[in-house]
Amino acid sequence: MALVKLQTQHFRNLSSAPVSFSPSFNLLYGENGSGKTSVLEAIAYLGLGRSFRVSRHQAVVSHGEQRFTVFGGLDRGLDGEPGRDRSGIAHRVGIARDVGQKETTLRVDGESVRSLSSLAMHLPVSVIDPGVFDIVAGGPGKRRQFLDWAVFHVEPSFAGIWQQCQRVTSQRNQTLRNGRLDEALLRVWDTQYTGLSERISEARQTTFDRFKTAFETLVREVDVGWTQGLKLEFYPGWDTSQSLVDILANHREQERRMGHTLYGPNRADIRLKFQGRPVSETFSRGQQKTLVILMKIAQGMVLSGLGKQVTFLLDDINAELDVGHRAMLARKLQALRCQVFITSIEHPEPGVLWPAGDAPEYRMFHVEHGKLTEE
Ligand SMILES: Nc1ncnc2c1ncn2[C@@H]1O[C@H](COP(=O)(O)OP(=O)(O)OP(=O)(O)O)[C@@H](O)[C@H]1O
Repeated sequence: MALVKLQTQHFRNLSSAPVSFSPSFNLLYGENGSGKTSVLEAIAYLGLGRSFRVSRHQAVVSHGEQRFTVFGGLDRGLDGEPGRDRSGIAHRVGIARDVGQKETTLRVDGESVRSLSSLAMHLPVSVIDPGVFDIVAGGPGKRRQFLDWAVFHVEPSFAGIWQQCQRVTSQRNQTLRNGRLDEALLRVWDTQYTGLSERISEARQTTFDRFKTAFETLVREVDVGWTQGLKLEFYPGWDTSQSLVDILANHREQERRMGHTLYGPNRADIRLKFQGRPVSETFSRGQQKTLVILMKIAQGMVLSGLGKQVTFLLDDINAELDVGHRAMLARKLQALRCQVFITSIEHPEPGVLWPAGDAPEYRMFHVEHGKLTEE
């Protein structure tokens, strides 16, 4: 499904006028501070339940307001094609946040829903912005987030298991921090914790395998040369040659001293190595960026293989990627029939991204003082 209608209220500097988008490409341009990123952030709220730029909801509510809302209209998706009408709205989704009351309201097709996953499953949103390169350059947390996004869209029940595991981990940590260790209680938490950890790990491994296959196919197609010797490996967060129960039992003292759980899904990672060494140490910045872009496309391939359309938000990538990489990205996303939003300061030149006569359907918008005008 693609986001074909957007309306916001009290969201940063955005005007509350409804806007219609293309289910294919949308090119947004405007001066610094005009509101381009704010549009993408509003879309991110529908697909991720949060901004990709700031962690506090407070930061996106228009100055002087208490509550923002974002409504979206989704079309019928790729199944609606070919020949069938894609213009109609199949689902209506909405999110509102009252920052005074600290209350979030979620709606799908007019009904209130409680869990964010019920909203997010309708619109898989993938962000490529200057911060995305931390997937390779940063710590394991960024890579877990990257993998879990795909796991959730492959297997939506993952969100519930993950939340349960977070709760049990926190209770287990409290027990570890208690002055006198309650071994019997800890064993109860261990049983629950290891069961959930194994389920999380299986789901991650299944999605990772799909991702790796897609990545290898992509790398053969684009033939960037330096990918020979590149190895992607899923690390579940513990040494699987031993059972997690045994590992926990053998590291009681260490975990008690640290006061928290040291083995399990919160330590998982996608290990990226080139000739046996971490790519963050060996690849140039340019190579790291290309790698991240290829990983993002491969994720799109996984979802599109399951008949799901991904909405890609490309914020300010002109500064990060050269023309060749931008064109490669645009052509691959076109081939996957993703929905794409691209922001830029300069007036976009579609001829730079696509060869003459090969451009996808696109709509172009000028953003000024939070208002979008279609050209
Ligand atoms: N909570 C808020 N309420 C109202 N306006 C805000 C709020 N937060 C930020 N703004 C303003 O919204 C405007 C749009 O910001 P945004 O980041 O979307 O611009 P942009 O077009 O992406 O700019 P750039 O090209 O510099 O990245 C800015 O002028 C900013 O100061």
